[in-house]
Amino acid sequence: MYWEPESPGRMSPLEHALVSWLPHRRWFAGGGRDAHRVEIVSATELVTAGAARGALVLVEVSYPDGGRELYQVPLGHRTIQSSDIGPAVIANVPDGVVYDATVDAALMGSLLAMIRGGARSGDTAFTPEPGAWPAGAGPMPGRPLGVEQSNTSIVFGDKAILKLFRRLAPGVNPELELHRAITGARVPRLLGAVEGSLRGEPVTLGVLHEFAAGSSDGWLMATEAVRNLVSGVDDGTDFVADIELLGAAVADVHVTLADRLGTSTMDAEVLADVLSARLDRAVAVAPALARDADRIRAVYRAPAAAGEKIVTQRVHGDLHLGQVLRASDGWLLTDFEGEPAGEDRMAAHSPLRDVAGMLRSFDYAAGQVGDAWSRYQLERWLAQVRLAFSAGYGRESGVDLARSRCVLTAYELDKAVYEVAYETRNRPSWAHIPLRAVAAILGG
Ligand SMILES: Nc1ncnc2c1ncn2[C@@H]1O[C@H](COP(=O)(O)OP(=O)(O)O)[C@@H](O)[C@H]1O
Ligand SMILES: O=P(O)(O)O[C@H]1O[C@H](CO)[C@@H](O[C@H]2O[C@H](CO)[C@@H](O)[C@H](O)[C@H]2O)[C@H](O)[C@H]1O
Repeated sequence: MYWEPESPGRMSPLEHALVSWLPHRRWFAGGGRDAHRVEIVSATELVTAGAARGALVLVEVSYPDGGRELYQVPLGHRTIQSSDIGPAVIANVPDGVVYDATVDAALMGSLLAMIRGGARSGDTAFTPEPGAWPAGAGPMPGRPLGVEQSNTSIVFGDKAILKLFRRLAPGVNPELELHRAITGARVPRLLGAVEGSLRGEPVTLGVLHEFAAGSSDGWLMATEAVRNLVSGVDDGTDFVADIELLGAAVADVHVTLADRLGTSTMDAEVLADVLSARLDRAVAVAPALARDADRIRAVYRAPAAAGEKIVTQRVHGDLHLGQVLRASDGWLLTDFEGEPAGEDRMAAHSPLRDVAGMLRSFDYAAGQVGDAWSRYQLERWLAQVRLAFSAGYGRESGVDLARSRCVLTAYELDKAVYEVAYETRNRPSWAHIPLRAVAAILGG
């Protein structure tokens, strides 16, 4: 088949086609660089579905500056092109087309069946979680979720959602590792996984979760609450009550992570160094931060100066309102991969890092609105939201966030600095939101 790896050397026509196709994908990281070479390094065949053949294909992308990245590109092949795969076609080949298989409902159904059945193909294991799938459940076609994502998620009926990781890093993805550890906490139930191996190292290709049907995502809820507040539709108190429950859900996940994976301590000097190194990376992307760098570092050093001991554990690492779902029976936390760039993804941190992420997210939701009267109203609302979140967090964990002000502020500032770099790279017209937060923290 066209996706079989060949000995490295000249690129095949399919590899050439991937060089042009990859940079236009939302999930392609690349850092603004164009791929100059693509090499197919492995291909795991899927069970054939109807007229199509498919495979989970791993490719190595090389850049002119010598950088390399690994990606997963599930591919399908059909002899006849049909309308459902039109925009997903990657290459015309002598006997048909090769396309992005994530749009192929039947091939995705066959991938699900392989997970449910515990299939194995070469080095790739398709693993159901024990007890997750009753025997005899019928076939289920899958459709892409269709939202802007760093990865690609496929939904099966209203039952399951499979996240296929796009950019791959060696090792077990924290999304899988942490979900396996915290079954029962406020996270969607884990139903299975696809795990491969690459050059002798494990690599997680996909995770399958229970689909939270009818849930809404926290970002949509918060931005709607902000709109309703400023247009006078309501006073925002219902949302504030919901945020108390969100605080409790985040605390529940933290307590479970600490119970199951343990805690440790970190010297506050080390925290200052870790955050300063992140600042250096952010300044390289967003030079506007440079003029405040000394004052920012002073905030990072404040916990050490105050003699704080920092308790660390595994945390979410990139918690924001877009990562939480309000389901009928409460909030669920999703996407435990950490920050997209993968910086210190595996490191333990204070759980205050996640708290800070969420507090920053409330500020982002309020930051959508600009005029002076609305800002006044929103500042008051933000104070209530922060208080409600802290109350819920404290109720569930016993941690009084008011006593951790100094460390929490350092993490909030770190998150705002990260966001300035993130927005500069991805959405420059949003950069004013975190820049205003940096100024407010430094001035406050
Ligand atoms: N278990 C689930 N049930 C319903 N929707 C989900 C579930 N898990 C994730 N989602 C939705 O899928 C989308 C992408 O998920 P996410 O884990 O953030 O992917 P990515 O890593 O690509 O950013 C989000 O909009 C999220 O709300
Ligand atoms: O969801 P991802 O893991 O891809 O997270 C990245 O993208 C987020 C934006 O989608 C970014 O979040 C920032 O913008 C959000 C609003 O769109 C806001 O709620 C967050 O508070 C803010 O940090 C996240 O930082 C980035 O890692």
